[in-house]
Amino acid sequence: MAKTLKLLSGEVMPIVGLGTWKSKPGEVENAVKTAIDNNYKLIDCAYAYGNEEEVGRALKEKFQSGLKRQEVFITSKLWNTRHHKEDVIPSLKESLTNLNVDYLDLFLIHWPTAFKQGRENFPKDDEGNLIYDKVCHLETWKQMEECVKLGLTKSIGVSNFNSKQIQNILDNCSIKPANLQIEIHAYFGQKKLVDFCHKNGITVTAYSPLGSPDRPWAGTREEPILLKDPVIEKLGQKYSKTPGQILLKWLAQRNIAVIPKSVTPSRIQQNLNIFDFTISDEDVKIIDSIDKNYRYIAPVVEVNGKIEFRDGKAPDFPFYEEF
Ligand SMILES: NC(=O)C1=CN([C@@H]2O[C@H](COP(=O)(O)OP(=O)(O)OC[C@H]3O[C@@H](n4cnc5c(N)ncnc54)[C@H](OP(=O)(O)O)[C@@H]3O)[C@@H](O)[C@H]2O)C=CC1
Ligand SMILES: CC(=O)C(C)=O
Repeated sequence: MAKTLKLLSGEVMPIVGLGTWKSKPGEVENAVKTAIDNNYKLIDCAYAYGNEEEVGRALKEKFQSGLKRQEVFITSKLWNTRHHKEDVIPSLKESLTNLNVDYLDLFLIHWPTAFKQGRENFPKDDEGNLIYDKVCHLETWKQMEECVKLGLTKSIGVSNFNSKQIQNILDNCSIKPANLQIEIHAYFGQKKLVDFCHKNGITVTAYSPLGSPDRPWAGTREEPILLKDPVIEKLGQKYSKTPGQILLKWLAQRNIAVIPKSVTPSRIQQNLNIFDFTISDEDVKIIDSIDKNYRYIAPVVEVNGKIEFRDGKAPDFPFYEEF
């Protein structure tokens, strides 16, 4: 099985990387160092995670002790408050400073929805409601393209966009998106959106591939626990692998990159150790069959007894389309 994906930009992206959302400042530096020591070649970051500086400290130390910049693939993301054209390049430059590098490998628009412009990551009105904005995706994308032309990033892409939003960019761009980062795991296989991307030459990265058990709102309502699914546990025993490794391998075998987050050295090691076995076609089908079309990363609220997306009325909200 390939350990890398070829991007439309001509660049090569590792198929396994380290996620950094929720990794606390005191922990993320060690997590990144442990990952690099264990041969990770991809670190997934975002301005909004608030920990890029600590990731940058780990990278700086590793560069000083011999790691070459081209040996590590670094992704970061443009936050929702920075979609206006004048904000895109400065925002990328801010991430470069934080991360102690002079270019990114991949820069993604984090979400299709824009928030009110400014330094507040989650701008809210007096009643505590998020303040949205409407910025044309093509305005933002043009500046993403400028980032490539200026050598600030090798590749560009999007995250959390649906197929219609991606098609709009494809129809109006000079540089196509190289990657889509979305939630995908065995309870939320996203087959149609993955097929759409692959047909268009766009590589796909699965976020929350383990079901994001430490998502901030976990436990606020009853939700299925992916890592404890009996089918996955049983296959773990069959292949002498952990449930996490089965979940990651199932994705990688579909040519989908995975970015599991961990700050635990033993898990960081085990999450990369998925290249010495193959899940049989029969077992792949068994994993396919546990799909529940279940999203973990879209907090919901109950309105008049009905479950709705919390941000469902936001402009450009992506998740009402079929895919
Ligand atoms: N573009 C976007 O909008 C989004 C991007 N992302 C990106 O994707 C990354 C991964 O997604 P995330 O939501 O963090 O969730 P994951 O599915 O990666 O789950 C992370 C959790 O699983 C635990 N864990 C890690 N490895 C194992 C293992 N082998 N066995 C059991 N438990 C394990 C971690 O614990 P511990 O750390 O304690 O070891 C942590 O609690 C993010 O960190 C971020 O980089 C995520 C969400 C949205
Ligand atoms: C983790 C993340 O990237 C979110 C929720 O946007």
